[in-house]
Amino acid sequence: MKNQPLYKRLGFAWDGIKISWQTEKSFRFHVAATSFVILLLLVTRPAPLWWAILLLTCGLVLALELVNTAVEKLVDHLHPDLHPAIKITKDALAGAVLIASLIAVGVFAAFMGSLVGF
Ligand SMILES: Nc1ncnc2c1ncn2[C@@H]1O[C@H](COP(=O)(O)OP(=O)(O)OP(=O)(O)O)[C@@H](O)[C@H]1O
Repeated sequence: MKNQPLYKRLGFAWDGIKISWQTEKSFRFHVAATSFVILLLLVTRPAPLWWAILLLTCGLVLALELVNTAVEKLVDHLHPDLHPAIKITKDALAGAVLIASLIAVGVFAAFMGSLVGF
């Protein structure tokens, strides 16, 4: 399965995004939030730096959601029973998504502030 053509690797990546969308409510929420931010960027047309910062922060949240899905699926498959190490793994992943989300909310608040001249 190594060194597949680019179009196949893109298909695998798309499959990963699709499975997260289908199984993770939190991922769907963050996709909706990102879509809203992109819409707002298109409407308000701010300086390019705002596009970069907002897209980077939203992208970070979505990427961490995908990592979260990947590790959760793997550990649940390898060890379906309860285990303290799995608790730490899942809680740490949830913490990573939470930190990235809080940063995204902070950046969004700063952007809204800049729109009203704050
Ligand atoms: N196998 C396990 N062993 C120990 N604790 C677990 C295990 N599975 C889940 N937990 C605990 O329950 C919490 C919720 O687990 P769950 O698998 O529902 O993930 P989640 O955080 O709801 O993820 P998501 O909402 O992203 O699907 C985890 O954060 C962890 O504290």
